Amino acid sequence: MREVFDILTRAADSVLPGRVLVDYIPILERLPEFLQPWLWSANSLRRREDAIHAGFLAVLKKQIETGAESYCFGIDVLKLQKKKGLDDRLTIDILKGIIVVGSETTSSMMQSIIKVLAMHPEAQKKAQEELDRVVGPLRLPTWEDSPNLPYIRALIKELHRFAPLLYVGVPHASTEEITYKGLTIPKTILLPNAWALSRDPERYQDPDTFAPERFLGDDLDSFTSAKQSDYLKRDHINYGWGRRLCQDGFIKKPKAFRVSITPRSDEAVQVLLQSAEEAVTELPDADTVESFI
Ligand code: HEM
Repeated sequence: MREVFDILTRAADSVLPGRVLVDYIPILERLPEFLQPWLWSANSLRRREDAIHAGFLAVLKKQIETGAESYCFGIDVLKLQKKKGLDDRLTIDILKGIIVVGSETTSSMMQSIIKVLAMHPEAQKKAQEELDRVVGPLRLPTWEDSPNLPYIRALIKELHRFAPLLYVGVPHASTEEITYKGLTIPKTILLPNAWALSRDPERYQDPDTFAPERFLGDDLDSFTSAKQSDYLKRDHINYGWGRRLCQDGFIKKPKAFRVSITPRSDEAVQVLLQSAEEAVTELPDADTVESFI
């Protein structure tokens, strides 16, 4: 997994604005390959990635042959490969694409929720109360609980708005010059300012305040909301725009899963234990609660 995440971090870095010169000066792609360093690094990442995922796929195929497989989305993709006659390369691209776009994003948002809730204990308390009331301490929440968890749903929407994944979204490109509402957009690369849109006072009252309540009563699921053509009607813009919109909404929702958090050093453990001792809280004893996510 270390190798997967090393590749992923390097690949994600190239999405940041200004990192790959040829995205901004397309004529550079006419240079001989040996003068295009972005090509060397992209090719090297691709080779490393292909090797790893071909290995995963081989193990999965072997497990399927012997009936030892447990459920994973790779099985669905292999069925799709057979049905649609996809070659191995495209199959691997689909599998690795899902891992690349689905893992760093989700873990990053999970880190954000921990930070944001630590900064807003009143919101954490409300969320905890709702979970205790609706789900109770003896089981994990399921998707069927979702309609009965309006505060948690609102809190998730507000997290996406308040702490967007990227300050400047994934670059897009206009394929031709257009005029929209009197403004001319040339044929060029477009860098959406996710931070400004998330803090737009015309769309959100008091935008710098973390207020899950602003989304109470907004019952559109995230994917339906993301597909609204008028951005003012969307809950947030953290799933991107247009044809390259995040595809997470198409994917069958997973069961709730446990999260383990490993403090980075013994000193960090001591700081956590000390803060827990000093914390004044009315939350239930952690040992009696199966999981909080
Ligand atoms: C909270 C978690 C996530 C966030 C905030 C997020 C956000 C995004 C964003 C901003 C984009 C770029 C959209 C654009 O170009 O405008 C994207 C693309 C994408 N996401 Fe997600 N994502 C998340 C989780 C996932 C998961 C779990 C999956 C699948 C398992 C997924 C699948 C995809 C795919 C396939 C694309 C590429 C779409 C394309 O380029 O055609 N995402 N996501």
